[in-house]
Amino acid sequence: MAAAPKSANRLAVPAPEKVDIQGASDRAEMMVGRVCSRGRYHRFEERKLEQDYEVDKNHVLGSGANGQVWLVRSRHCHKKRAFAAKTYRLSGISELKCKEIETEVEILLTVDHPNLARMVDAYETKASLTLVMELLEGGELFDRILAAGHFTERDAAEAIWQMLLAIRFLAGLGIVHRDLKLENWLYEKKGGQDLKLIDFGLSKFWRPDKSMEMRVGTLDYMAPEVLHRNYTSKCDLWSMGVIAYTLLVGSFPFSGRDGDTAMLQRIATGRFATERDAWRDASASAKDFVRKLLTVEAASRPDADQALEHPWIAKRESVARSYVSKDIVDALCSFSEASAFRRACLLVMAISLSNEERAEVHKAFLEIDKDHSGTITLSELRSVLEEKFHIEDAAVARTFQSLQSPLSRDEVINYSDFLAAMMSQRISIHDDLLHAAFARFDTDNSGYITLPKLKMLLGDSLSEAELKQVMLEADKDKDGYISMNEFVQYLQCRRSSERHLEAATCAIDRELRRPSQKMSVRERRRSSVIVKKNSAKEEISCGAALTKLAELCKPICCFGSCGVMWSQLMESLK
Ligand SMILES: Nc1ncnc2c1ncn2[C@@H]1O[C@H](COP(=O)(O)OP(=O)(O)OP(=O)(O)O)[C@@H](O)[C@H]1O
Repeated sequence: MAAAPKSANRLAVPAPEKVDIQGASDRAEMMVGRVCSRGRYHRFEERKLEQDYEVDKNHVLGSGANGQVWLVRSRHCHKKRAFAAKTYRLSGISELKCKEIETEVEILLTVDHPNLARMVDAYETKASLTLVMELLEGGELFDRILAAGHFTERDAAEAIWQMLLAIRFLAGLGIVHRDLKLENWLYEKKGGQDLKLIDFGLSKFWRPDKSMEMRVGTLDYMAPEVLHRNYTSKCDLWSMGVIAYTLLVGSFPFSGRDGDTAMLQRIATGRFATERDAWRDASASAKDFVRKLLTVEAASRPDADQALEHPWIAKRESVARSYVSKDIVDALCSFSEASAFRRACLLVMAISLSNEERAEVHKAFLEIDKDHSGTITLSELRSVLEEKFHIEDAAVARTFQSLQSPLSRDEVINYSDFLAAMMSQRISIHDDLLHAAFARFDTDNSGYITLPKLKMLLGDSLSEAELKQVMLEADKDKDGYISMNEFVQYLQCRRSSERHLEAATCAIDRELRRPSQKMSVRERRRSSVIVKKNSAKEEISCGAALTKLAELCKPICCFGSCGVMWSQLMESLK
């Protein structure tokens, strides 16, 4: 690839505005709920970075205009899982810089998509703000293209598809990135293909009725209308055109040896280099895609939806297999049977999932999300569960309802909610996840969860009475505090009780179904109330099923949560 100076020509936001990081996290909370917002945002030294992470100052992952990005290791994981941390100095900086940071925090707290880097924690002190991000170990797209020369069309289309999914999701939230470039797309794993977008420092919440004027971004990727200071979110699609060209050809479309002024003129008129061999060799469909994105007239340029529908992307060669398997569907359905507290805990745990754990299921999420909005609607869920797995509409609706975030403004399932559901069955809950979840509830790091702490995180999803009930059940020694052990026990017991309950339901279903093939409806009805056993054939009747149920229910009853259910069941069977 013809080398272009990395991050050269980057312009910063110029105008000062009032700063309010607290406001940013409050606004994010309105979008994603308390669990996902307060569970990650720690203010004013109540909780310090050093309490949760070991900072490895010898391990610099990269650097940018804001300084270096370090490797840090979680103190809550046995394996000391690694993350990336970037620190902003807050004291003595301009209001303008603060505004940039504030927007970045708000966006990072709000976004939730497989192709966007995830913020795991943020620590605000009077002097600094540190963002802890998932570690993306595969390096920059920039370095990969530099090493490869250029990509095959298939690889380029696959990479562009992932990027467009992220941009489509951002556009749905009214976010324009304004600095899409090869250096801001990182691979999750070395040698892997999954890409994520980082660095929202120049991003903005944008209203379609108000065009933007600040000339920001990086020159090689900058749309003509940005140069003219009158632009919309379509500027991101121009940058995607530059990226697509660069992946296919191995050099930038507008750069040359004749300097920036000549390059700016070429950008303004949309004259990109077409004499390079790799461009000549590209397919007609790939060229059409790039040309459409590099349309000077922004109104005629496709948006992210339209770009995703372009045949070069929509019909790209990809392995035609379905990722939505029976166990994914089972996990989704059983999530609705878990208690509200358990669901909230799973959501908190979802924040700490590793990339490998997410990778298990993220393709299934993207597959259900047919319109590529980055969220799942009821009709999308219905079309998979009803059509492919013949699950009743009422069960689909119940599942959908249980998956929706309590404060979600739109009737959709977010990526984290989906991940939380996967943890009920598909992703195993290990000690590290339990420890990380406990640490998020234990906001002041005292080693205990109290009612006010529960309220702070769950106050919008559980009532006061429900929270008190959680305390009552989890706080075994009744000292008013839930210790780490009690928390783990409570969740593990719940887990096993739910499993037993499910197994019990299945057993009784099975047994009740068996005689139904031979008996009349009347007899069948009777069989459900008369306990009998055909010893000769060892055929288990409903009575045996009840005995089995009693066995299976034993572990539940010992937590006291099943007493009513069991006695009600016995009563109804008398
Ligand atoms: N999550 C991450 N995992 C691994 N490396 C990362 C991560 N985030 C950032 N980096 C590395 O650190 C570099 C700088 O990060 P980033 O772009 O976020 O910082 P910045 O100071 O805001 O940069 P810029 O100059 O683009 O504004 C990246 O180019 C990348 O190499």
